Order: sequence, then C-alpha cells, then structure tokens
Amino acid sequence: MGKRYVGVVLAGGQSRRFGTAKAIAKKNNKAFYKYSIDALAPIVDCLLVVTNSNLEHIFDKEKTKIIHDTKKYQGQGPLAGIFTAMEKYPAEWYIAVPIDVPFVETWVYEHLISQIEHGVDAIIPIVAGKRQPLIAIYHSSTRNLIEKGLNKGERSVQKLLEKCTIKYVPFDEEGPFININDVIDYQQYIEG
Ligand SMILES: Nc1nc2c(ncn2[C@@H]2O[C@H](COP(=O)(O)OP(=O)(O)OP(=O)(O)O)[C@@H](O)[C@H]2O)c(=O)[nH]1
Repeated sequence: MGKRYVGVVLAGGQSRRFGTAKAIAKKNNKAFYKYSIDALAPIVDCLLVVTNSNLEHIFDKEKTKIIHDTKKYQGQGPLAGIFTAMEKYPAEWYIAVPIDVPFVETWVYEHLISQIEHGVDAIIPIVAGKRQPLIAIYHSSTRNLIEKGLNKGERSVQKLLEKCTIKYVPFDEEGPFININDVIDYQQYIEG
C-alpha cells in the first residue's frame, strides 16, 4: 500500500510570462520554490518536485525527490505533473503546490486536509470568488480521468473539475494564494 499524502511541487512550467525561471526568483533572499516545499514538508509522507531535465539543476535535493514529467505528457501543464506523481508514487491523496506562490503557508493545507470526506475526488479552495485548483488536493481516484484528458490533449484543470466530485472550501484570506506570473506581479507583491 502506498503512502497517504504525497506532496507535489509543480515545477515544470516555462515561466514565459516571467522571463526567467520563476522557481528561483527570490522573496527575502529565499527562492520561491522553497516556500512551496516548506509549506508541504511538515504534512506529507513524501515530497516530490516534478520538473523536467532542463530545469532540474536549479532545485536543491534536500527534503525532496526530484522527478521528471512522464515522457508522454512532458510539458503538458500542471496536470501532467500531478499525473506523474500519481503514476510513480502510489498514495491516497496528492497535495499540489505551484512554485510561484511564495506567500503560501502550511495552515492552508491543514485546513484542506481537515475537509477530506468519503467520496470526494478533490478539495479546492475558493478565494475571492475564484477557484484555486493548483493549491489543492486530489484523490488518487482522479488519476484515470487526468490520464484520459491528457490523452485527448486536454490540459485544462477546470475541465477535469467538471468531471469530478469536488468539495470547494472558501478562504477569507487571499494572501497565501498570491501568484506571481510576471514581472509586474513581482514588483507589486515582492518589491512593493
Ligand atoms: N510538472 C509540470 N509542472 C508544470 C507544467 N506546466 C506548468 N507547471 C507548473 O504549474 C504551475 C502553474 O503554471 P503557470 O503559472 O502557467 O507557470 P508557467 O507555465 O511556468 O508560466 P507561463 O509560461 O508564463 O505560463 C507552476 O508551478 C508551473 O511550474 C508542466 O508541464 N509540468
């Protein structure tokens, strides 16, 4: 039997809008991806950074296992990263975090985990009226649906959610969900 909680740091994106690898952009002299690792490390049985061969050298192997997207789906978006974790590390729940949310905190995930109930495929935050499906947890029951979608070239997480039983969890605090997509976001939230 696999583990109960596998942490999945989604780290195979191209950072096209940001211009350089977002994972190693810094907040208070600490790389963004380390905030993601530190948020999950206390609550998971195993922590994976899912990336690709071009980016893997930037990650420190301390506390994590660095793996590559399954070849067939490499670079096909965050669902490729979640699927890869499901395929390589059997577990009940997969706890996802992107590498561009340097305000994320462990309590967010503790709250999501506290919402687990039988029959639910994924637990997704709702923040300021928006879904946050990459700071979320996915049951292993979603693996086949993700795979089917990827085989059809569907990368959209929203599309996956339409096919699943989702528990949406409202959060009042927006801070931990701030996501840095481009240099304007960086100036506003990190330097500002
Ligand atoms: N493993 C894996 N992670 C991915 C992939 N695509 C995106 N991600 C990660 O998913 C999260 C959200 O992705 P985006 O915000 O679109 O980041 P991005 O793709 O690097 O940025 P843009 O190139 O500007 O769209 C980030 O943590 C990315 O590193 C992928 O193909 N594989």
